[in-house]
Amino acid sequence: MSIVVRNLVKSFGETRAVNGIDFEIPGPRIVGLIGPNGAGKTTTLRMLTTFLAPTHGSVCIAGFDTVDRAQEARRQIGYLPESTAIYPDARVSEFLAFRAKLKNVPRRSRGGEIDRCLHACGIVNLRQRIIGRLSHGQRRRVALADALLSDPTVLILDEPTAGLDPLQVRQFRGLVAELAAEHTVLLSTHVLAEAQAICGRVLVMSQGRIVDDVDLGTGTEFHHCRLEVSGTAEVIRAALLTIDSVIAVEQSTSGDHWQRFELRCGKDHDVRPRVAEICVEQGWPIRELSSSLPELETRFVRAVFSEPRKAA
Ligand SMILES: Nc1ncnc2c1ncn2[C@@H]1O[C@H](COP(=O)(O)OP(=O)(O)OP(=O)(O)O)[C@@H](O)[C@H]1O
Repeated sequence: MSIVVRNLVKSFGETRAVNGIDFEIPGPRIVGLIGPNGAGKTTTLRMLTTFLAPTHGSVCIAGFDTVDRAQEARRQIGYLPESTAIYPDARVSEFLAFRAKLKNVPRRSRGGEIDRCLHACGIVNLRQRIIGRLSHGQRRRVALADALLSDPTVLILDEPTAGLDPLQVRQFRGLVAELAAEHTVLLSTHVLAEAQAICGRVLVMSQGRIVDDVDLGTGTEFHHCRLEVSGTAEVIRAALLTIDSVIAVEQSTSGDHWQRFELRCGKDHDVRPRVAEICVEQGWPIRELSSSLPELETRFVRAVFSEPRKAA
């Protein structure tokens, strides 16, 4: 088992940042931790990486308790914090050599290990560059190379793509997906599309608790479609349900005369042409008809907003 978390609690004075969470991650795959601001994601990751001691409960990383066997646990973890303070005046190679030494990579294998991590992160060409003169995206890759030193079992990435441009985001996601072949990756993100794109499973946090645990599998079990249309909700719903491959129709919001529907359809069935046909036949104006990623979004909104709000 790569990560086992049991009844984990962290209090800061009166604030219960993490309020009794449990989960297990058995082996290599990407698991996302999502939740609104202040949900407790960073605090959870900081406990997992041994930077914070739990108030109650326990974390085991690759079989090592993060309190009783903190050093061994730490060796199994590569951590990419949300903001990385890496030495701006150092060259990439100097920085990684320093970090490898701190991580007790034996002197004779240090060069090879640094090469491996530079290669894995696609930054062999940056080896002699001064860190302070790199772009934000390049610096994130250097920080990821640091996290990979000494080949940890578990990679913990806090908002790994924050501040990257769209191209860098794509490249970084690709890189993380490759790393997940051999590492257990737990990453926090605010971006649902990111979780949907690369995670096999997503833990939804709200107010210090895990309020949903979504197995996205291959993400291809269902096809989803979003429709915003004007007309009588019940009539539209009934018409949509007559389409063969439509499994479920959910009315997610309705404002003025516009009705919004999420359709869940059988795998490989794009129902948009048939939906458009029906709307045209019935004379229902369409404002949106798109292929969507609602499963996670709908579950996220439902899980987070069905939580009772704390009194202010
Ligand atoms: N060192 C600290 N001292 C006091 N309160 C803290 C501390 N660290 C976090 N908190 C509080 O714990 C709660 C959870 O914070 P945390 O940073 O874990 O949330 P988050 O989900 O990572 O949020 P964000 O998405 O905004 O980064 C917040 O209410 C925060 O104010």
